[in-house]
Amino acid sequence: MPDQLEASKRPIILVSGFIHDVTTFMDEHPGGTPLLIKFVGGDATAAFFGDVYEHSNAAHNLLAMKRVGILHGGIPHVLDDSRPPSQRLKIVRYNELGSSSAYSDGEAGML
Ligand code: HEM
Repeated sequence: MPDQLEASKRPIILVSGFIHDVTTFMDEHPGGTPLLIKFVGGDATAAFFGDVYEHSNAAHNLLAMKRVGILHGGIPHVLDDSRPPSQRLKIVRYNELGSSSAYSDGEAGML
């Protein structure tokens, strides 16, 4: 379904417009699991780029390997207060992108 609330099913985190699945990384993050959980379903761009911790090149490479999608529209549903943070990113498959509105309302497409 196009409006599947993916973040409620698996831990996905947005960084720099890319959606990352951190399922296999939750228990391995050197910065701890709680910091990751805090950003599941949300945008961790600033945190990842120095707001919380300035990650190494190795961490950037690791992050890139976890990409599962891109965010259309560039912003998550941050203004939709009715959604819990863990459900603010929506993922749709390319073949489900029927209308142009999918590109402007923060929905995402699978890579
Ligand atoms: C989601 C993808 C993330 C990946 C792949 C990742 C990866 C890593 C890696 C490899 C390190 C080891 C140090 C380094 O190489 O830079 C690290 C450390 C750290 N990360 Fe992340 N990180 C992620 C997200 C985050 C987020 C969202 C936060 C903060 C909200 C965060 C906070 C930290 C902190 C504080 C450390 C330092 C731990 C210490 O040395 O005490 N990370 N991370």
